[in-house]
Amino acid sequence: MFKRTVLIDNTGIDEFVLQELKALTEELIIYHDIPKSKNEILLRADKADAILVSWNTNLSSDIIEVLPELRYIGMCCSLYDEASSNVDIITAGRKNIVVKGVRDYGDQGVVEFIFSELIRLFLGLGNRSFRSEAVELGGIKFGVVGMGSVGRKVADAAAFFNMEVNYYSRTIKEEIPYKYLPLSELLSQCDVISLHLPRNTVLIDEQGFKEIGAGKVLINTGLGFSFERMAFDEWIGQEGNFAILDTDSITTEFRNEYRTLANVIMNERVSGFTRNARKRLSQKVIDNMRSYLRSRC
Ligand SMILES: NC(=O)C1=CN([C@@H]2O[C@H](COP(=O)(O)OP(=O)(O)OC[C@H]3O[C@@H](n4cnc5c(N)ncnc54)[C@H](OP(=O)(O)O)[C@@H]3O)[C@@H](O)[C@H]2O)C=CC1
Ligand SMILES: O=C(O)C(=O)CO
Repeated sequence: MFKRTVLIDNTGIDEFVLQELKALTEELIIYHDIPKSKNEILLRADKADAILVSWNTNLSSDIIEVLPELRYIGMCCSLYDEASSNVDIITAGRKNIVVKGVRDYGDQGVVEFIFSELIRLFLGLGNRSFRSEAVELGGIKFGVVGMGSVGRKVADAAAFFNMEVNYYSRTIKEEIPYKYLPLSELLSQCDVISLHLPRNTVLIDEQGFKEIGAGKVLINTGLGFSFERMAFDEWIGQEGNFAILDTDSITTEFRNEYRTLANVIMNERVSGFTRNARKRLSQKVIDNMRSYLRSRC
């Protein structure tokens, strides 16, 4: 059993598994907002042996170093690798703190967001239109960059709409029924390019935007941009280009800058963070805690 478990920010999981959580820990402290400073994180985490954290709060090395009781960090978000994590995995490992994350919980909302916006754009149903006349998605070339959990579901949805689906990923995947293209070919050939990469994976630079060219749609729903910001600014300024961006990819500063531009479509909330996703997330977070406690028996 844990001694003090702290839900350090808006993890989104509490109400679904409250009873189960209480059974795993002597004391449970729940916060619902994002701590504004390192000091606030430290105050909240005081004497915790277990911390649950969303993707919004950085548990950096200097924080982990000064929490002597800490032995478990449950990430209430994706954990891909050290480089893309908001928890310093290396410091945690050095201090024998176990870090567990979850996968495949928020994908469906992302798929629904992307296709609701794409359909509106292509059919010209809102205040913007991809072409001067309505066009169907069928036959349009769709490129997925990052064929992981979200990328696969987005690809399948595109195929459902009879789009011509291609993908680029770090590895070619035998089980994927879509055509693999090297990145530069995918960028130049596809009309719609959808980025589904881990946080901090920036693959599209100035040259990449040149390859994309004009009259295209770029989608980013991952954590942070998978493209270089300055190169994007120039590309989106060109006639006929559109971007569809989820909240978890943009900063407030970016939103303010692009608020009035009709060709930048921005979600007002994180698309994958639905009630259904929070339920799936809650179960996975609890399963991770249980498996950690079992392993220590
Ligand atoms: N907006 C939202 O609500 C949500 C957003 N997300 C975000 O979406 C993104 C994708 O999540 P998810 O699909 O679960 O992640 P996965 O880890 O399942 O997939 C990521 C994919 O990216 C590929 N990849 C990683 N690095 C590179 C690289 N350098 N070059 C090419 N391909 C690379 C990997 O390829 P390979 O398999 O070949 O190694 C992998 O297939 C993340 O940023 C995640 O945080 C997730 C859920 C909800
Ligand atoms: O958990 C994740 O990876 C997310 O991107 C949540 O939006």
